[in-house]
Amino acid sequence: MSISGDTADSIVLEISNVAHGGVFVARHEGRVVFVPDTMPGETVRARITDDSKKSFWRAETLEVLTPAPERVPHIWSAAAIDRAPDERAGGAEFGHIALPHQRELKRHVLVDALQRFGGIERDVEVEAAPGDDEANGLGYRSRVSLHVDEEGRVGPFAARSHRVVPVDDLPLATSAVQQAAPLGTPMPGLERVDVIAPSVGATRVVGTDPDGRRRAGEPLVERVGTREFQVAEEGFWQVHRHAADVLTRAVQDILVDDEFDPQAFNLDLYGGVGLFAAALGDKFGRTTRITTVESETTATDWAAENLAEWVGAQAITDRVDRYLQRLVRSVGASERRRLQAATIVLDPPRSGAGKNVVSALVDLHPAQIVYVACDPVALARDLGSFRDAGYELDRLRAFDLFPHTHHLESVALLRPTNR
Ligand SMILES: C[S@@+](CC[C@H](N)C(=O)[O-])C[C@H]1O[C@@H](n2cnc3c(N)ncnc32)[C@H](O)[C@@H]1O
Repeated sequence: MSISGDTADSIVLEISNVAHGGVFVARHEGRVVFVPDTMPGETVRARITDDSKKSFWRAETLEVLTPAPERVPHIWSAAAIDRAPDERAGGAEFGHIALPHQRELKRHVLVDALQRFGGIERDVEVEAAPGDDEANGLGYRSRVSLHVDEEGRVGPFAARSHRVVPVDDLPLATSAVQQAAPLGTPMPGLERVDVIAPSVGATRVVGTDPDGRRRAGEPLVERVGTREFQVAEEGFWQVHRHAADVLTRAVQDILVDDEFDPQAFNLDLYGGVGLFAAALGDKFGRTTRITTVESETTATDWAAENLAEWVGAQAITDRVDRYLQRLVRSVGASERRRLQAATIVLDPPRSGAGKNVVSALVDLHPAQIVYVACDPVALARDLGSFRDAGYELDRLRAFDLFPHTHHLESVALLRPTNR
């Protein structure tokens, strides 16, 4: 709500809640206002930055008048509240909140999303990745994308903008990424610089020009446990240095072993270079049959290599929705029985799987579905669609694989209600 202290160009707001996306909620004259750089329980002086919508406004925090007990000095001076709002670096929007409380806020966002978008009542603990508590959630990013402005200056974008902010450090990055990042070195002629420290081999610094051209690099090698994966330099790999390991074990542990049939038509959808196909293959043995489906040809090519030891593994380049619709239309009776016995893992991008994919999956009637999600709202919406079609949320875990940001990873097990 607005309280006394408003001036011509600023208002005083009491922050009541956290919203999805790294912003917080206040009310002003009955309207919702989304505000960054604060947290529930605080009173802040803020400036309205967007009043174009009827239902909500956006504001920026100018000053914290009453801090919450969980406020800490920001882990990144480049993003701290003492900088002008448009000079604050983006990418660490929870960095002013004590780490355990960040997880509590993420828990709240997930529980609330499940209830509002999925009609599901479920509590969940947000688990830390190994080593993060000891390091106060710093030094975990094995890859960072920096931007380059027209003057060649390299840095992150300012929060909610496409303006480069020069910075002296990258506290969320691993020490290898920090050492290699060309901070302070002009890079004229480039648009982006990716700094990647794979778990095997040297750190790479890869520039991309404004036409999207970059030099063709050797594939990266990433190790998960004792297994090595090859990944294209520009391809998808989990960001947190322990994320692939944490999610591999989460997928292996969440499914119901007795329901897993190695000979079934098992699927790893949105499979990248085959991380979760390998997780199932490692758990259930060399005879495991599994197909990965992925839209990027290069990723599929590496998936085929990475999964070569399983004779029953196949890597297909296709869009998941098209692939599933084809399966629904055209499989014969014996393949349909193998699909009904299948375990299906899906790990869609931020937008989620969507209604068409959910409905095709339900049509195939698999024994169990493991859903790995990086967006709580998309997950909740898809879980609601699954529930309406006869697949209930069974187990749910959540992981804090992006400390000091609002991001959250979840792993859910779905099982049919009428089996
Ligand atoms: C979140 S990543 C997961 C990759 C892999 N499971 C992993 O953990 O390494 C999502 C993957 O889905 C792919 N993708 C995005 N949209 C897709 C679609 N409609 N059909 C198939 N793959 C898609 C992306 O290229 C990306 O590799």
